[in-house]
Amino acid sequence: MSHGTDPRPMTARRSGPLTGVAQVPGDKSISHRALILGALSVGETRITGLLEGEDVLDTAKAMRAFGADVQRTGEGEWVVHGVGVGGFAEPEDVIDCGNSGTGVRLIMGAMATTPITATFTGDASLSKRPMGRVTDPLALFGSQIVAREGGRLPVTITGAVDPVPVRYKTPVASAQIKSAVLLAGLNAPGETVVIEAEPTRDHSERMLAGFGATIRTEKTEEGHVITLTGRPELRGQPVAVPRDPSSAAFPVAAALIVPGSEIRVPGVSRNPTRDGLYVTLLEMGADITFENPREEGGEPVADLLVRHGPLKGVEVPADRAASMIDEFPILSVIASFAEGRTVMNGVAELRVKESDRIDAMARGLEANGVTVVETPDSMTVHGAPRVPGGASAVTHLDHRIAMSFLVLGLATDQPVSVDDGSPIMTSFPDFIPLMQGLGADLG
Ligand SMILES: O=C(O)C1=C[C@@H](OP(=O)(O)O)[C@@H](O)[C@H](O)C1
Ligand SMILES: C=C(OP(=O)(O)O)C(=O)O
Repeated sequence: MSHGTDPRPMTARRSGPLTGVAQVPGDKSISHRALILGALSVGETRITGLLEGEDVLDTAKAMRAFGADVQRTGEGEWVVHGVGVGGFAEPEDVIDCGNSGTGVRLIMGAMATTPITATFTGDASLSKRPMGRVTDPLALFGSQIVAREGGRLPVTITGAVDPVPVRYKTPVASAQIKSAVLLAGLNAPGETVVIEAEPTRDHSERMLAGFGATIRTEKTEEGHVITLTGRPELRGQPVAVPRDPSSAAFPVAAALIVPGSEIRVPGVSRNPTRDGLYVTLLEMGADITFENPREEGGEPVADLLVRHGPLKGVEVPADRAASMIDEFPILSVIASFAEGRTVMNGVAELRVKESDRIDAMARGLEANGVTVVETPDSMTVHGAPRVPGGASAVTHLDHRIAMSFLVLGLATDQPVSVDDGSPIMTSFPDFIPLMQGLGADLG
């Protein structure tokens, strides 16, 4: 789905203490993968807690276009009857993945070793993002790819007739590249190997194993080596999607910066490959307790209790970046209220997300009275007890930029606006009512 044609300006104002329970939505990464693996399986995949944001709904639509039966049976409850590995049908129309990098890159991988042709497109944001990082390794399987200059969308892929397995070392830390190669490897005979220097989110590996694939991860001197045996029969599974730590970050941040706040955020995934923000916040002195740790749907989860309190700036090491890659915009907001400077290292990947997130955060924070210093791959925020606010931020079709500046405005002296809040629907459709329910003055 596309945004930008009907922008929705929004404003956040300084709020009283936030209190209550924030039931954040299902994990976006796991939701995409549940639909895609359900579609590549035989039998029934019953999903509960699916994120019904636009990114994931676009993936559901795409899975139908490739021949899977995908039905919504209740709130967050979906049933998929798949076509099996190698069973994708050729879609009759262009596949529009809207704003979703995960959707388009994983689906390209999932079809690249089946002899059908599909054309992928997306909105103005997605059409600027690099796809060569995925289409280059997919070509190694024997698929044929035509893209716009710079490897941009629209991209047309004709899947390999006789796919060969691939051994691929990812040039940047990216779970999307890793997952695209693994999904392509499903329909290649023999072992497909992905090597990553730094571990990235491991939802694909966990879920592939859960659906019956043979997959192993070893730590060697080359890095994390993931080996998948091709041509498994994937069998449909029940999938209970845990709540998204990347979405939880927004109410958590709001509670940390609005004086007097105390909130609970139940059932949030604590997968160590997604945990970097929470590790960082504890280092900053944040008052967060992880209660009732348990396992749900193959993922570690806990209930978060978050209280406002003093925070101090920290240096975030580059090797933590992958485990919190989507949380740097909101960390930069939290850092604006911390004592001293917060340095975020190794974050060049932020420049190729839904927007150039370093640039978007630096410009918007500066406009609201925060000092930010950027380099090509780092961002430093100078915190202060009071942040003036009073300006509008440009969101560039980026949900995380929109939500970050709306959280900022809950604790600034003057209101903070965003030019367009509509992209929030891609990942956190209930963001505004959920935040209002905690006592936040925004909308
Ligand atoms: O695999 C995934 O589900 C995701 C991987 C990350 O992207 P990269 O692989 O580009 O780092 C992340 O930014 C995105 O929101 C979700
Ligand atoms: C980068 C993100 O998503 P995607 O790459 O799927 O568009 C995100 O949700 O922050």
